[in-house]
Amino acid sequence: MIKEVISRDVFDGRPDGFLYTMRSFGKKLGIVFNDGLHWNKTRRVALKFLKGFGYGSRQMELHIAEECQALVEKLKNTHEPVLVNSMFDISIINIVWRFVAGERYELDDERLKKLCDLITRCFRVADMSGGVLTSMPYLRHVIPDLIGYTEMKEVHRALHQFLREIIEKHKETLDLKSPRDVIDAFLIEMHNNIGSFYEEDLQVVCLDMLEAGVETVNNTAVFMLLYLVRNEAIQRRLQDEIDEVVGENRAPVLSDRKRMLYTEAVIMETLRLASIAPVGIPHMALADAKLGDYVIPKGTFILLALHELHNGIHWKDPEAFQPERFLTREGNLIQDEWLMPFGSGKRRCIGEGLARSELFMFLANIMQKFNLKLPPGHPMPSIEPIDGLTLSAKPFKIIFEPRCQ
Ligand code: HEM
Repeated sequence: MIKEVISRDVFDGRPDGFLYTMRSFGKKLGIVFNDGLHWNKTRRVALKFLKGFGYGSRQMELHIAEECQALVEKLKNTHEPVLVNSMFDISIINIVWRFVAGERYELDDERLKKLCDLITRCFRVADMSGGVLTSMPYLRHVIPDLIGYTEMKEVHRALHQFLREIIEKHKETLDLKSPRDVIDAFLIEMHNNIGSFYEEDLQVVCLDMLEAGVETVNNTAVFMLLYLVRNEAIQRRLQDEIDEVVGENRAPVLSDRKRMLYTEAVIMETLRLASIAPVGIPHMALADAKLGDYVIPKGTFILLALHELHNGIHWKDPEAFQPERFLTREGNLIQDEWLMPFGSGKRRCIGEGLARSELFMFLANIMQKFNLKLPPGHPMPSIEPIDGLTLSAKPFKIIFEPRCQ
């Protein structure tokens, strides 16, 4: 049924409840929570511009590699246990933001850190069903703090302020003949083709890239560290593969992936077990439609049970972290159709390629240089997630012990 929902146009809508539209000026704008012709056009044009600036190409790999190097350097110079839960946030923003806004921030940039904390908070106070704010939006006038309204409003006020400043800076220095990034490209499109997009559209596309692109990859990467710190044998096997394919004298590159199938299997197993988008992003029926034996009335929200799909009856010992389940006896990768962490069909995640590349490069670079250890006396961190728009790991610390190769 999940496959049927994501492959039929009639289920390609997105809900327009209060929670989903309060981040976009009360309207359906941008990519994630938009639908119909406007969604189609925004998604298509945003992807065209992203690709125009190197998204999905060698340029993207260079940005990822640069961020990995900065992260590894930072870890080398850190001699205490590291609280890892938002460890990748700024590196991930930097990678996306090179395309969108042409900017890079230092890994200890205070404003960016605050912004990332805001995004994390906003992902914790709500869930994808839309919560009370969508079913009873009037309660925001009665108990705004209790139902997360105050927090959501504050977070989005700060995020929009940040984006407005960036867009204003772009407008001041715009050269219509030579766009520098996606924001420039949208501004030029708006100038040449009046009415095609408005500044609100651009602001929500930028917000989509920040919100959909950062928490998702960060939380998955953090779960990956969590599973590895709990399992030294898997760390050793990863390091054996890295040592054999990459060695110690150069950094891993994306083209190593095809010879590092155990590393790929660790990433797939992380995506399965963590399932950080437990119900995907809600779809909505655009007309009355039949689904199996059910009649789904127009306007019904549909949540995809991805966590259940990834952790249910199909899998042997689903609660165990076993990368081997994705490898044949000969060591080749098994593509299992029950694993679809990025969705599929017309609404599939636009960041899948980027996310998979980031996860590979973070993992390979970190494991090439460090052993992951728990600080003495610290209990084994729990794999039990914190609920929210995406699932995240409970706070835990790791010692990144430099490897003697
Ligand atoms: C591990 C990381 C990620 C996971 C697990 C993930 C998962 C998903 C899922 C399940 C969907 C919904 C598919 C559907 O509605 O059927 C989605 C949509 C989306 N994702 Fe991701 N995502 C990740 C990373 C990213 C990144 C890095 C970006 C951007 C740079 C991104 C941008 C988007 C956007 C814009 C959509 C909305 C697409 C649409 O509605 O047309 N995601 N993602």
